[in-house]
Amino acid sequence: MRGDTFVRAVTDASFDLRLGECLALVGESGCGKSVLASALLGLLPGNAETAGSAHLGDTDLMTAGENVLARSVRGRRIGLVPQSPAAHLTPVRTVRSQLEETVRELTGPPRAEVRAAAERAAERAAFPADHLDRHPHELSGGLAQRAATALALIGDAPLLLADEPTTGLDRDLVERTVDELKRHTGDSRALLMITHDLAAAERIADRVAVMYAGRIVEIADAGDFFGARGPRHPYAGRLLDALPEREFTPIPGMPPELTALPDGCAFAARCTRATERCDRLPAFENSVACHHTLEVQRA
Ligand SMILES: Nc1ncnc2c1ncn2[C@@H]1O[C@H](COP(=O)(O)OP(=O)(O)OP(=O)(O)O)[C@@H](O)[C@H]1O
Ligand code: NI
Repeated sequence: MRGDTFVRAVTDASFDLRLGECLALVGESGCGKSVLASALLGLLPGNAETAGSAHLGDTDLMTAGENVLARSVRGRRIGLVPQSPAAHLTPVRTVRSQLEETVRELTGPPRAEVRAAAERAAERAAFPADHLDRHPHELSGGLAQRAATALALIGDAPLLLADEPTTGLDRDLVERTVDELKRHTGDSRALLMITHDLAAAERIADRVAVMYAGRIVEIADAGDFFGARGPRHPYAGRLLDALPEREFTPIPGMPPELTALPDGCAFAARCTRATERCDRLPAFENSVACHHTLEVQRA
């Protein structure tokens, strides 16, 4: 997508998401998580190419026109917590006025109720009431994050797409924020949470999707993934082992450049289980793409 170089940022990603469900999408920086989110929202740069389908109810997001996406999808049917909230807030207007405008646009309540609805959204995202009259540049990263979360909650969209919603937050606020996202999801909405924070994923996710070098390599039930059964893809296993509260062993090596992906398994070069079979790309079968999945540790 950049200049003359073709970057295969996301390949063959396939997953579903049910109402009432939270799917956490995890993986190292640069693996394609945000590109996937942008593709769903029609927010990729103009020179990007996409193929495939993404059904939200009876709308195919991949073929829907920009007017449909702008008018009825973004904000209304998909609420977005963007990865760089500061860039999405309007610099010249206070947080209150942006919240109120979004309330008016998306929910159209009687004029007298707009202010209270904006304050309620702020409160749900733990955005302090005494900062509502500030401008974005007067906010810390964590506060801008919370303002963006408040904006995303307003439309009551059936799908919430949260791209790193806890960046810059202390642990207790991380927990409060993800708990609120989960509560908001309830039985009638779905949440796709992109995160580096596996502890936050463990806290609220029903399922986990692990991405590596542009591909989803494993989708697992969160209880299995974080519990006794453990991940099945060696990369996912190493991600968990890298956590401070587990082995704290970093994954050696670096992910491959997306402009120079190998023909076979992209993780093979870093994988202790790799054999010559890994020169062939493993198919995504039974929710995992690996020729040598980790043994199930529990009978
Ligand atoms: N506009 C763009 N033009 C060219 N390449 C891009 C563009 N946007 C993203 N990429 C490339 O696509 C790849 C995936 O990027 P993406 O932002 O989706 O990663 P990510 O998994 O969200 O990482 P992070 O965890 O750091 O947010 C990266 O290699 C990036 O360089
Ligand atoms: Ni990202």
